[in-house]
Amino acid sequence: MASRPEGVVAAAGVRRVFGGTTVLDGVDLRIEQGEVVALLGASGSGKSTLLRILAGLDGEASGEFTTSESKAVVFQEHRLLPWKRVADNVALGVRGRDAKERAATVLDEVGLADRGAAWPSELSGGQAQRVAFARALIREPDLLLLDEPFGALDALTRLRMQSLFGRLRSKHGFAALLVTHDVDEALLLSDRLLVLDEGRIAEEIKVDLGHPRAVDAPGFGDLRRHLLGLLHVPAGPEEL
Ligand SMILES: Nc1ncnc2c1ncn2[C@@H]1O[C@H](COP(=O)(O)OP(=O)(O)OP(=O)(O)O)[C@@H](O)[C@H]1O
Repeated sequence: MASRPEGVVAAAGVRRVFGGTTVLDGVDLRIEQGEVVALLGASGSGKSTLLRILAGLDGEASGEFTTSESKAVVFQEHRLLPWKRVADNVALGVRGRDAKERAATVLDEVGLADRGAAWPSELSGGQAQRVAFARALIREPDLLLLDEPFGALDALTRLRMQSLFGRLRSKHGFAALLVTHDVDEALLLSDRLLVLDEGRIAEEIKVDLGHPRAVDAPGFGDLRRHLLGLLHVPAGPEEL
């Protein structure tokens, strides 16, 4: 096993082949306690595949990897059970007499203190995603594995959720692997950024911009241009 003294993820030489096609071809990755790492890469580069492997949802990968036992996953879709009320979705599988109280606390933290009795179908997309975060946080995980968690939201809701993520992070101190297509989101939320290409981590960039940060922080634009270049995306309309 890859050694993981104090880190929450240690992976070395992770490989995954689907029907003769090599999607991951020797991924090395380490995430420290409390560190937020964004994973970028072209569509089909294997980001979700890597996240699923680390989440323990894919038993077919080879290589060495170990993660903290205390982890939770949030996907692009909320995956709430439609027949359970919001608070019961959050408390699902949590044992102990204080489960209800803890569900109320985390719902309050995500700004939904008054929606515990609602059904998932009564929530907006953004609210449902807030519940998905509450459900992840109720167990106080060391590690969040996030697969485009804001990807299905409209632009304004997305900005609000990014800011909520920052607040939750300062309060709970979790580490996270954040799969995203959004370069600004990666730069706003992460301490370090990885670019997956041809089955490997092709680039690693430290994001030394401080917290909280905004898109007009000094240095943001330079990093953004650098990253768009790596991803072969034009930085603006003049380059199209
Ligand atoms: N269960 C599967 N069976 C066969 N091929 C798969 C399976 N899961 C993923 N793949 C293939 O692996 C490659 C990587 O997929 P993956 O979803 O990990 O990419 P991604 O970088 O997350 O893409 P996107 O950004 O579009 O979500 C794709 O070519 C995909 O078709």
